[in-house]
Amino acid sequence: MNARILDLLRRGADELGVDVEAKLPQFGQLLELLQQGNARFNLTALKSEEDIVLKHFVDSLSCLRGGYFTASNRVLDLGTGAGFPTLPLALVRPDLRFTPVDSIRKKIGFVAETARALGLDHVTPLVGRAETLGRQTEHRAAYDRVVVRAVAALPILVELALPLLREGGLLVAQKGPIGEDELNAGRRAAGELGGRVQVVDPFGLPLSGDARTLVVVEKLRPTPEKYPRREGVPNAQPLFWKTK
Ligand SMILES: C[S@@+](CC[C@H](N)C(=O)[O-])C[C@H]1O[C@@H](n2cnc3c(N)ncnc32)[C@H](O)[C@@H]1O
Repeated sequence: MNARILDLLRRGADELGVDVEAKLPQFGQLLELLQQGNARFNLTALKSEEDIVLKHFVDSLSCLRGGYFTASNRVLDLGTGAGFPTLPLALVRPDLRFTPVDSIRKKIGFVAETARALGLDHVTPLVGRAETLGRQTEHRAAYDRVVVRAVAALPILVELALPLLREGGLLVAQKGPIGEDELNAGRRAAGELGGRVQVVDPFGLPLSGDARTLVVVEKLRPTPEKYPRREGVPNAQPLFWKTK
């Protein structure tokens, strides 16, 4: 990573109150591994160093806004893709235990290789669909936090995530700007699944100012047995949400 890109990462993280200083070499290594991964197979649409640092690394670190993660939390990253937000979060939060999940084996293969190369022993990648994991005793109600970035509309996320959370656990969803309709559907879905939307926190990403919203949903009661519905149904027929 050249000095200008390093400085972007440092300033972006600084604005979020996250100290990356000791981890700069590992962030540099992560950047190289992503670029190599992109050359092998199309892992992420972002190719320039500046875009990767601002729109993947700093953007992922923004999930720490508000301080919703506490030491030793088991954190499931739903739809991690090439490892976001897990990999940047795991670099700065060795006190958390991460399970990045994706239905695409190739992506999880990359996340596992990268976590190994970076020495991130507290990251345990898993191939699977959230609908299926949410019905397995090993995973249902097993996590303290579900974190998610850029996967689906809020009512879909709520159906996929709440079954995986223990009571008192939190879904921390990092989204772009969110409209009233989506938010209302998300609130109703949360009620149906045993939770409640506790926080809606709009903010601008450091340096770029891009609009983001952190939505936090708390699980208050056990999720009814009928949820999540079978694979693909939460997306095809989102709860309380009319797709066009
Ligand atoms: C747009 S990508 C976002 C990846 C990453 N979170 C990021 O911010 O760069 C969405 C990812 O979610 C995965 N995904 C979508 N629905 C899923 C589900 N029900 N279970 C597991 N993975 C899912 C897809 O395979 C895809 O890799």
